[in-house]
Amino acid sequence: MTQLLLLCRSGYEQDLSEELIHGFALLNIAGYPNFKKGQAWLSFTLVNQPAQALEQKPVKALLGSLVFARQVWQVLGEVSYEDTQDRVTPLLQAFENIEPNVSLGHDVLVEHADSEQGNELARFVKKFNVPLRQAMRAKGIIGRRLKSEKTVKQAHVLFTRSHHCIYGVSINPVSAPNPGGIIRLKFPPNAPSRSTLKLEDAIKHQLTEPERQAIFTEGANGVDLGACPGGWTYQLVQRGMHVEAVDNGLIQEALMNTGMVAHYAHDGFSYQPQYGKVTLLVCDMIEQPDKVASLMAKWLKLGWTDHAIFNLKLPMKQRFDCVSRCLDLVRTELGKSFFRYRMSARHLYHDRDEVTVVVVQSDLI
Ligand SMILES: C[S@@+](CC[C@H](N)C(=O)[O-])C[C@H]1O[C@@H](n2cnc3c(N)ncnc32)[C@H](O)[C@@H]1O
Repeated sequence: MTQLLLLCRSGYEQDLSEELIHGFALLNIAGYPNFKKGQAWLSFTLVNQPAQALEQKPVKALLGSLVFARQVWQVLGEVSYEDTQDRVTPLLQAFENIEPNVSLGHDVLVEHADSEQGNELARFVKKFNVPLRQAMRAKGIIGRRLKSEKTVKQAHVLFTRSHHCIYGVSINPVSAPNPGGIIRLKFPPNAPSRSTLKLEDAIKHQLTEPERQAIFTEGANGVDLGACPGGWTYQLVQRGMHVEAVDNGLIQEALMNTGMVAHYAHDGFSYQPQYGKVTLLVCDMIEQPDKVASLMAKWLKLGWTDHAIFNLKLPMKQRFDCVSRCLDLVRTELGKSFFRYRMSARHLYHDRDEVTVVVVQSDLI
């Protein structure tokens, strides 16, 4: 039996479970989750599957495209401490006893869940990583990483409580190299709203470098639907875009003073781009997700935009169903077009009850 460990936003364990059950069922793999609501992590057992199943391309593709997971790795075991004076030795023993054919790579990452209980362990976890890494290196359990190596294969340890941890190994290349799969961003001091971090997160982590270079070129333009007070527009302006900012509210004065923004107090559902088309459409309107998804598909299909980044605000219940329905809607609509595209949807660290979707026209990259 093979087991996965996944981290997510607290309260989203059920949504991630449904996503996993559904995704693995399509691959004819049965599995079941185990979690407590709010703990921000879950384990998922693949029934009658050897660990080699995790090397299969469709399995990696599924794990790499999960919307609600921030982190995923393979579980090798767990340690319960009677004595918390020395937490290193029992872990060394555990890692020394794993199957000889499992390579732990070059590093070890100690993590905690992003829950109230998990965050209480944050300071300890950060401190503990260094002595554990040193001890594992000294014992030859993990090797030294050569500068030329790009691999992110590493050992993982998740402390669930101060006296209990789960340990395992990353699945290349889907496991996040950073703790908890979280990438913290610094709030830009003059940005108009904290929402700005959602788009920065998406631009930095859902777009590839070639995609960023192709989208944010000199003279590129964008439309921001539901723009006020301007956090998303700010991100586009920072990258040299001229922006049509659409919203009935007010855009931050400093942003207007850049001369890069034209404000249109208009309904986002009936707005059309001023000059026929733009490079990038972004949308953060608090509106029904199905309506937003079909609006995005319409802009892409009509050629009003080359690419789109948008948020889908999630309902209280059946959030996985909602996301699946919206993504299917976009796929169906774009399936009627002639261009190739790449779509990714993520529940980013800076997202709350919403997911961020990126649609990039591959032919233009
Ligand atoms: C979450 S806020 C956007 C925050 C913005 N992205 C930022 O970073 O500052 C949602 C905005 O959507 C706007 N909105 C909602 N429905 C809209 C619609 N149908 N047309 C235009 N704007 C709309 C609201 O007025 C509100 O300002």
